[in-house]
Amino acid sequence: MSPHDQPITRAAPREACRRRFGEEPLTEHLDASAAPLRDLHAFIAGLPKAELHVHHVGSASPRIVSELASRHPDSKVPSDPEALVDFFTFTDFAHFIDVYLSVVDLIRTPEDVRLLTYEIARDLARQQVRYAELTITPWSSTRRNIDERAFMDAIEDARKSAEAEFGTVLRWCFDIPGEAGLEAAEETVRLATDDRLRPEGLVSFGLGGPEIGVERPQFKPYFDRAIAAGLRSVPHAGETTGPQTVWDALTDLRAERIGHGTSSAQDPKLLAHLAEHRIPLEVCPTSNIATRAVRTLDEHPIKEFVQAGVVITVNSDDPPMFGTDLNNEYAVAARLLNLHEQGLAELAKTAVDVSFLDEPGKARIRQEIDSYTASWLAP
Ligand SMILES: O=C(O)c1cccc(C(=O)CC[C@H]2O[C@@H](n3cnc4c(=O)[nH]cnc43)[C@H](O)[C@@H]2O)c1
Ligand SMILES: [Zn+2]
Repeated sequence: MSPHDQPITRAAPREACRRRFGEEPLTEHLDASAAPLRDLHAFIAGLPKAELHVHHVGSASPRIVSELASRHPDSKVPSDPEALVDFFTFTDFAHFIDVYLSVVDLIRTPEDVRLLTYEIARDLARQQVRYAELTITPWSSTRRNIDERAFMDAIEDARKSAEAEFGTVLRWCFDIPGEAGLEAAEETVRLATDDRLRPEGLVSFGLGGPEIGVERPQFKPYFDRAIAAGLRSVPHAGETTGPQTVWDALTDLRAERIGHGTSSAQDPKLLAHLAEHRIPLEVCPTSNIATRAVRTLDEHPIKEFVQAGVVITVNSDDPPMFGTDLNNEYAVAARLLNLHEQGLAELAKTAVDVSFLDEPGKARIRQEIDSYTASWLAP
């Protein structure tokens, strides 16, 4: 039975947090002096969670990528999951984008879109993710001749099926691939605001791709239109460029949350501003290491963020590509921030609090987190 066929249970088994492609449980990130490794690991695996910064194509599991690569042998993406491990090893951010786009090229039909989206929801549910805001780049698919109506129907069908079958609530963030410029911006905001196309699950509007040479202010008119249509602003900023990109995202794009914001640690005034105005950073520790945005986990500024009073969430970004998943990112946070069960539960509740889910949905997940934690800690 493949891991994808196994039933999804709410009482998460002492499931290991698989690292890259089914390797043994990852325990290098847990502090042996705290709760026993196995217990904290198991606590995380069963903890109800929300993920706010995770990409659609970037979440294609090795099985899906392998399946799609075998359907499209003209692709340079290997169909052998083991060969994928090397293929998903990057020298820098630009290399990551190249690899990312080779996977984008594998998504060629509405059925590919639906299958990918549904399987991502299954993977999230297996980690007890109750809610996720999945970042999708529709321009990348429509420019590859996937019909826009069929694209929207495919993601919405997967979203409704996943909620009914896995209990995982998905919402969409549509993002502009910044490097593709204003033509992509125009198409993205059209797809996001045209009432005949806009999917029911769409809640936010983002900006991704390389930041170097892609100034945020040029996208202000498009974010203004998206915000006017009721969408929330969540651009990437400060991932591979300095704190000015974060300032620009705040002032020109009216960001309510910042994707990564890693370089904010270089600017004490920016940290103070983020803390004062409670603007969360969507922190993706392993992503920053994999793309070489940060050299080592111990050098990651996540601790500085917390010490400055900045609200943070922890996320996986492009999990299979970075050899991680959300459980592992929680294990990383536990080690770097010295968190135990209560601290991890608070981290999970913060993600729920700053999400764009409705209040009844937030209350339900908060209650689940509290009940789970209380029963875990009961003598
Ligand atoms: O689709 C195309 O043909 C295309 C042409 C030119 C440029 C692009 C992009 O830049 C797509 C980038 C795409 O990557 C997504 N992504 C995933 N993880 C990250 C991340 O950590 N930082 C930034 N971007 C990321 C994002 O959704 C972008 O839209 C595409
Ligand atoms: Zn991202």
